[in-house]
Amino acid sequence: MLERRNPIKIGEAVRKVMEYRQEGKSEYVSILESGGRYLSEDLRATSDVPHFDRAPYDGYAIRSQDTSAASQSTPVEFEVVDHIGAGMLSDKTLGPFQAVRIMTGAQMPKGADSVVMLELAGAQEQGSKKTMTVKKVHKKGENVSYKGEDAKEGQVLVRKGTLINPGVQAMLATFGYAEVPVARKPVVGLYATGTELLDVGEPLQPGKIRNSNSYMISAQIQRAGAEVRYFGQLQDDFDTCFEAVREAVKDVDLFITTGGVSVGDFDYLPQIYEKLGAEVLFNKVAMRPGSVTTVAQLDGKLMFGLSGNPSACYVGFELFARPVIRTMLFSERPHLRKEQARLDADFPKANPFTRFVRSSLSAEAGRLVVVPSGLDKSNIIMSLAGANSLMVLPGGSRGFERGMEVDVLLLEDQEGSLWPW
Ligand SMILES: Nc1nc2c(c(=O)[nH]1)N[C@H]1C(S)=C(S)[C@@H](COP(=O)(O)OP(=O)(O)OC[C@H]3O[C@@H](n4cnc5c(N)ncnc54)[C@H](O)[C@@H]3O)O[C@H]1N2
Ligand code: MOO
Ligand SMILES: [Mg+2]
Repeated sequence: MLERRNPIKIGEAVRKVMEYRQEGKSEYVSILESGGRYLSEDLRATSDVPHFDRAPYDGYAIRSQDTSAASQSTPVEFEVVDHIGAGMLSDKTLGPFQAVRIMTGAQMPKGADSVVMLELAGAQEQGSKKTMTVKKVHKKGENVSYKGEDAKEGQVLVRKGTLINPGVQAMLATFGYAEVPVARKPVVGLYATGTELLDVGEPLQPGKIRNSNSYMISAQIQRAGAEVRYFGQLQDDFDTCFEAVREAVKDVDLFITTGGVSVGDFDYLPQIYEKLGAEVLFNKVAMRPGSVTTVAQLDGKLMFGLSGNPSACYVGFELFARPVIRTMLFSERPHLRKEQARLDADFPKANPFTRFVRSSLSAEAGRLVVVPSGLDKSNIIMSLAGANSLMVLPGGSRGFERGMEVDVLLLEDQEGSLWPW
């Protein structure tokens, strides 16, 4: 007899999955390889930056008090007692009306508290005696880049779970992190199921289609920050699928299949979970697309049975697998970031289930505006390419109209949400 499935609420489904989330593990990689990885520890300043007072301009280091009488008509003369560039130190301590010619980045000499820019100093040379004149009052601290002005030792600068971008790399180098603590990438196993599937290099045949989900989910896994272990595609044959899944699941942190989770005669995932002794957390969610999304756990390891329908598969991954991956990457906000936007098209199709519409979100005159990125059916592929967000349209008997405020989940954002529902 055909099994009846009871749809559960989306929030409830996410909560059940997150009960089996695993903690992230840390590893060290060289700074050169750390770009695009996630920090596994808070990044603290290991020193003040800069760690000495320095000149921010090419000029002359002076004692500001010596310029108190300076003006256009009464230039003040200084004796130039030393000359240093960045990386050089002066052993002089400035006395009254003494200056050190100093270049950008060089440490301020003792006694100096201000820098006169080269353009504002008149330089003279008489034999071995060098002097310069100043026609403007300089305040204490004027043109000095102070110790600790950029960062103070011990300060937390970037939280764990942050994506390492070029700016974070600059920080890491500044603080001496030749080796960087990053989250180990969770390994996500992937099988596609379906006798109809051709691989990407194969010519079309009657009744068969190219396997697009494997490449789509692989890219989603990588976008989420994890590593894919792609096992290939399987024919809809119970024994073959069972053996393949049983073996594959052992070697990975999370396991994903696409296809074969519904109630069809060749949908074998439900029986595979049963024979493996896996606990099915849910097999129907009150959402469209992706209502057949099934998640099971085997000895605490999550198995995601994503739909074969491309858009359903895509949405199922983003809602349920992504937050588990992001948690393992030390994120405290592992869910898709939620924002509000103005709907810029009519969406008359009503549905009892909450709908996640693949959408294109943009900013117009300082406001977020969202439109569907193509046809909205779960077997549609073309709407996926232009989707940078999922519009969340709550279930009900009425459609939605242009101008309404709607929630959107951002697909390409790093900030995330604590909880999107
Ligand atoms: N009687 C019912 N039929 C269906 C129900 C239902 O509740 N009762 N649910 C429908 C919904 S909703 C969805 S979604 C699909 C889910 O099907 P499965 O997850 O079991 O997936 P398959 O049957 O294997 O394939 C569905 C569809 O997707 C194509 N597909 C599969 N794999 C790939 C791939 N790797 N790349 C591209 N396309 C793929 C496949 O050819 C089918 O067209 O079930 C409905 N039916
Ligand atoms: O899982 Mo199906 O895509 O709900 O439409
Ligand atoms: Mg099916």
